[in-house]
Amino acid sequence: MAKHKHKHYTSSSIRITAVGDGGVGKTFMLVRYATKEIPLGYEPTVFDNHHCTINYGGHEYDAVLVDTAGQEGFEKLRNLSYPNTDCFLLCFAVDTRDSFLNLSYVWIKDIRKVNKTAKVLVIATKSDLKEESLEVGITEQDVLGMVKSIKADGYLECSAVTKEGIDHVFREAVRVVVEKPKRRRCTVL
Ligand SMILES: Nc1nc2c(ncn2[C@@H]2O[C@H](COP(=O)(O)OP(=O)(O)OP(=O)(O)O)[C@@H](O)[C@H]2O)c(=O)[nH]1
Repeated sequence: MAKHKHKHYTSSSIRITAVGDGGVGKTFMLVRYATKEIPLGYEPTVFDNHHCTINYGGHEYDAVLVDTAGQEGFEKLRNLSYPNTDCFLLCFAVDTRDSFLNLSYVWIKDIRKVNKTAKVLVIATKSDLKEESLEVGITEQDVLGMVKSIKADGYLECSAVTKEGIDHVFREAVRVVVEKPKRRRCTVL
């Protein structure tokens, strides 16, 4: 397989893995990016690994998009996906407070047990429902505080329904993997 060479990064493909509570929209986000279609019904299980190329900075990078199942009982399956991941997309839905809280309580710990070095982007999914995030008590200050406390490499919002922000999520995932950070600090995007 052709190798990418970009500044500080050389690899055969970039593995991007979505994690977060069941129902936050991980599968929808991945399917929307990979196929440009909005998936129809609720998909409780996982989307097959999807191989694609992502353009960043004038280079084409091979990437593998990996879905995980957020429900309890799928721990073993999730742990298989974690070790080779280059960038985790830690997803919460803007209309579900528990999914937001669980990024700190559950998901960052879950991935760091297995993978201490991968990049982490916090993704607020279902951004078309953003008005509801205030009703459920998730403020921008809360989100930025959490992003900092879990030492994430960035924060983005997207909607699989409107497609807003979807392409940006995957470009940023490549960027944080291939670009060497100038300083060791959290970047809020
Ligand atoms: N309004 C809105 N609803 C969405 C969006 N993305 C997903 N949904 C809804 O959320 C439901 C769950 O989405 P999934 O993508 O299956 O969630 P998941 O995180 O993969 O769930 P698990 O597979 O259980 O871990 C879908 O059936 C959609 O109805 C979005 O961007 N906006």
